Order: sequence, then structure tokens, then C-alpha cells
Amino acid sequence: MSRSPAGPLVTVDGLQVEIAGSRILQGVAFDVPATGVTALMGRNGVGKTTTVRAILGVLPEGGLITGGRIAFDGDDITREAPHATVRRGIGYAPEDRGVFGSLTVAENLTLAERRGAGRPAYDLVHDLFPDLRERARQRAGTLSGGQQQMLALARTLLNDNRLIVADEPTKGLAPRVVRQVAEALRRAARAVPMLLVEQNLAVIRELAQHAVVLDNGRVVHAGSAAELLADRELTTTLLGVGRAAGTPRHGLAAEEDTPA
Ligand SMILES: Nc1ncnc2c1ncn2[C@@H]1O[C@H](COP(=O)(O)OP(=O)(O)OP(=O)(O)O)[C@@H](O)[C@H]1O
Repeated sequence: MSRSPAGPLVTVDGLQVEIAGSRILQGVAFDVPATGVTALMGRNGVGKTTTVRAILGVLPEGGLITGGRIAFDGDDITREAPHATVRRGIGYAPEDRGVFGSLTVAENLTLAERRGAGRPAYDLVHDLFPDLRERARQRAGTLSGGQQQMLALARTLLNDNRLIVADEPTKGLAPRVVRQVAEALRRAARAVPMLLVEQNLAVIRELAQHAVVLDNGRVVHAGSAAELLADRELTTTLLGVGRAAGTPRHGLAAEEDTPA
């Protein structure tokens, strides 16, 4: 939210990661521009989560960066500890949402406040997600999946973050809720650039300007999201979706648009 570099915000170059001795990423390379939404796509198990976890410094146990480089705003952050990447302003909404179910919405937000990051942006959060203000005293565990996802995004927006990394925020949600979360993501991305791991092509179509596709631990395509989605042959080859990616019949989250 603060500075805006001339070059890419994140550069991943030749990234190699092993987990428990298996090579998971085999030289992943892509840029995240300093504006808009960059979608990180690919079939299940191709290395999307591993890539974002490497950027954040939170590889699972047994995970190791064995080669390559990650830069954030020009600084080398390869193998940097998570507290350091957090301090740089990289906010993370993990796949499991990471909210504390036994705490209230307000307590979840308070816990997310980062010391030294300036005044927490409650105005922005409540402006974008008025529902969370109304539900401030509700336990997060009793929120719907969509509301929990909004809380997870709100936690990243509270601090003066420079990048939001959101991992499959619409996964497992009903189509109506996917639409709500997509709207929440759209609002969040107005405030902060986003690296969005997402498999729902309708969501990507609505939100993303840039697209990076992984397969088998490598980048197999990087470029304009609109161009990728307009190319039926390419989306079929790269993502395994069976029909035109540009035309969901019922708005977002057409199941046909989600690769297996
Ligand atoms: N903790 C772990 N221990 C062992 N192998 C792992 C671990 N985490 C991930 N892997 C393996 O790394 C590979 C990439 O997983 P990753 O979660 O990065 O893929 P993904 O593209 O995010 O998939 P999905 O869409 O299913 O979340 C998979 O083969 C997975 O089995």
C-alpha cells in the first residue's frame, strides 16, 4: 500500500524446492507485477501452495529451497524467516483460512494487528466488509465459510501490507458463496496487489490481469489472464478444463470451469 516499485513486486527465479527429499519445484520462474491480481494456476498437486509458501518462508517440515532466488521489491528474500516476510508487508490468507474459531471476529482482527505497521486499517476493513463489523462479537468458528474467508482477507488488509497472498480462497465453497468471496477479493485487490492461487476460471476471469500456470513443478505459461482464458485449446492443454473457459453459464464458479 505504501511504495510502488517500478519493476515487479516479486520475482521468482529458478526456484527449486524439495520436500522430504522429493523435488517438488524444478526451477519455477515468474514475476508478480506491482499492481492488480496475478493468478497462480494449475492442476492439483503441481506446486502452487509450495511456491507461495516458499515466498512466505513457511515451507512445511522437511521442505528446503535447494536453488534459485526470490526477490521482493528488489531485495533478496530467499530463505527469509516468516516473521521477516511479514514485516516486509506480505500478508497471507492460507487455504484453511487460519482463523481462530473459538475467538470472536474482533479478537481475530486484534490478533492480526502487526506492531510497528502503523495504525491498523479498521476503517478500510469495515468499509470493505461491513458484515464483519456487525459480527464483531460472534465466534469465528460459527461464521459461514464465506464469512471466514472474508475475515482471513480482512486480517491481511488490517496492516499496511504491500502484497496479499491468497491460497485457494474459493475452494470448497458453494457457487453463491464463491460469488461473495470473489467480490471480497475484488475489493481487497483494489487496495493491495494480490497473488491469488485459484482454480476457478470464472473467478480468475473476473479478477486477474496476469496468469501464471504451473505443471509438475515448472511454469508452463505466463502472461495475460484474459488471453489465456480466451484460448480454449491452451486452457484445455494446461489446465485440463473441457470447455470454453470464457463463458460460464451461471456467472462465477461454473463447475465445468474447475480443473480436476
Ligand atoms: N508436507 C508435505 N510432505 C510431502 N509432500 C508434500 C508436502 N506438501 C506438499 N507435498 C507434495 O508437493 C507436491 C505439490 O503440492 P502443493 O500443495 O504445492 O500443490 P498444489 O498445486 O498447491 O496442489 P493443490 O491444488 O492440491 O493444493 C504434491 O505432490 C504434494 O504431495
